[in-house]
Amino acid sequence: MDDKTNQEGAEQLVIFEEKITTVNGQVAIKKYQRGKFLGKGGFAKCYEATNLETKRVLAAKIIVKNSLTKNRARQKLISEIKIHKSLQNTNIVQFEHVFEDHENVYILLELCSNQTLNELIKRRKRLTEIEVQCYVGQIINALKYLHAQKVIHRDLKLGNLFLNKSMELKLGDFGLATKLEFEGEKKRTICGTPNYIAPEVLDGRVGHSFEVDIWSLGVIMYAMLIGKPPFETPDVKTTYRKIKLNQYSFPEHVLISDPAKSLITRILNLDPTQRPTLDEIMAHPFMNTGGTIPKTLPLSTLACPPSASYNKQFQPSTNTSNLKMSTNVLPQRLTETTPNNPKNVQKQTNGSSDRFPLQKPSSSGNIMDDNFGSSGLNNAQNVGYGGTQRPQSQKPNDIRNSQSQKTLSQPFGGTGMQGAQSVNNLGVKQNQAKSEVYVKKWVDYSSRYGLGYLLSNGAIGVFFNDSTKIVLDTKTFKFDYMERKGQDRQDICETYNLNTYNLDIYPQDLRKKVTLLQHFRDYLEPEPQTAASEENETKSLVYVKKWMKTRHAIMFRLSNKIVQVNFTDKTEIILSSEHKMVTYVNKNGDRSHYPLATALDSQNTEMSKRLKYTKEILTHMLNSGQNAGETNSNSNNQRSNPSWQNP
Ligand SMILES: Nc1ncnc2c1ncn2[C@@H]1O[C@H](COP(=O)(O)OP(=O)(O)OP(=O)(O)O)[C@@H](O)[C@H]1O
Repeated sequence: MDDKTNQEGAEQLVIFEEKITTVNGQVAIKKYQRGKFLGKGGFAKCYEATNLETKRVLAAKIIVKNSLTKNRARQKLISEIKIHKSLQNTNIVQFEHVFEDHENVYILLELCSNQTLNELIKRRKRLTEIEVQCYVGQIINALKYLHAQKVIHRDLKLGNLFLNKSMELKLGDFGLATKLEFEGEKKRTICGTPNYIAPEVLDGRVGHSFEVDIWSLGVIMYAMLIGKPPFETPDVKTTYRKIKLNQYSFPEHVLISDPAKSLITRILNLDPTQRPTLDEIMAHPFMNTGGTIPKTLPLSTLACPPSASYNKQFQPSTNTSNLKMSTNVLPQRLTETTPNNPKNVQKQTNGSSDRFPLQKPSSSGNIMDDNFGSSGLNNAQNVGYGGTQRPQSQKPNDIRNSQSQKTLSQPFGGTGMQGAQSVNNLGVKQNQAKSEVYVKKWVDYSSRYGLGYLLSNGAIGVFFNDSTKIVLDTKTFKFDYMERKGQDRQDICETYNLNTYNLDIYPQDLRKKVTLLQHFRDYLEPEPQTAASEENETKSLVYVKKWMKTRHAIMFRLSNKIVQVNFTDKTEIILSSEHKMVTYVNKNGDRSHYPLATALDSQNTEMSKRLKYTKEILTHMLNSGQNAGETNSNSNNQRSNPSWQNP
């Protein structure tokens, strides 16, 4: 390196050269002018460097060869170069070139002139949620690519997340990265940066894999929102102890949203197999907001938070046609910072995951034939998920949810006397039937825990395999827990406030159930609820008292005396014994309301067939000595029940 200094010793002009010997023995020289000092790492000093021929400005990481005397240090650098060189992704610092002279090794990289998220957090203290969503989205993009290449970064931290001049996030520093040689390989080297290191790395016996990057992402998220990493202490040993015990908390003085806390808590799980996958993180309500996420942030955010008017453009639209789609078509949109570009909408599909819950919705194969009762019924295995699920070919507007459901205006099948009944009275009943709470979405995870469901009023509930029930009001964050007690085995209800971060306040047997409730909630993704009214505060919550499944349908009995049957072809029957009304939802999601007395004889053969089937199930239950809708809800029993025939 040709280092010319002036009399004061200040750097004036430093040129470094790459000598390239061509095949015919000629030597070509590429010259770079060293520029601004960018920073210093364990081995390297980093400067801006201008290619004097092309005038392109890059970052040059310069490593003095004398610092590489130990074989281990040399091997580490070789591995870093080998891995980094092989990568190419928008959110990864681009490796440009490497060469050496007698003194140094020069690694030329894409220049990231806006420093790292470490400097940003130091300057700003902490970031707003929209900024965190934007950065997390980009980190996940980098990690998805990296993990697909079988590379684990192993040193994810704020200081390795760079920002280029356009504010794009770039993951850098592959000094600790490793490439897996075979599927399922576990690494045992203890490495990483203390605050960000995953517990399984510290416990070197078990080995570690891709999940260590997910853990570090959780630490990064926390640090961005709170201003410091969750396990930070003045000494490393204490930090390690806290990591191993998963000892951290959310300080009360920093306001962060419930979804943000929930996602961090899910990620910072000591058990790597229980951490969400990258796809699951993207599908989590914190990332899947129903609104849009900026693709990059304005330069002004280097100094101060984005303005309220800036944030507003990314908030969920109140237009019902923009409401959330079904869970397998995520409405996750990454938008350019110039948000007047509604075309830039990117739909992402939920990656297949074998994590929680195991049973994913299926968009085909469970639609019954038009000819109800024909062979199509045998494809009904996936009835465990329903409610809002629609075939993928349908437009989002066709996806049924409470806002978009259509009510037909010719609901009364009968004529004559029934038709002449007091129309007002029917109208009132119809309205009452319309406002009844029903099951909107569910997931059958009874192979392990129970049935989770989302009600039309936004509440989330779980019917556990031990027949206890829990239901959470997502407006007030109060939940009811029902246990059968006493000789008459009646449900006894206790009401609690939801506190995810201190489960110790609950009785022992409730702790795991509260955690499971959160998992079901994350999965079922209720719409954000408006502030609680006093009425909601005091009323006991509607919940699923019983449920059962046949090959053709799933049936719920709710505490508001509703019996709901959802058929595998997406039709639904909702019986309200209180209002003596039947609601029928056809395959297109159209809802019609009928007085119970006339519904069975209705001209609507599709409906009356299904109603008869519903009656048969209820009769069967009564004949077998059980009350309507009070069959044992254990799914194994249901599956082994051979008596259910096609209606
Ligand atoms: N592509 C880049 N663009 C701009 N600045 C960079 C770039 N890469 C590195 N730097 C700066 O150089 C500093 C040192 O780089 P780096 O951390 O990669 O070196 P290192 O010796 O590998 O460090 P570590 O000890 O963390 O492994 C960084 O902290 C950052 O300030």
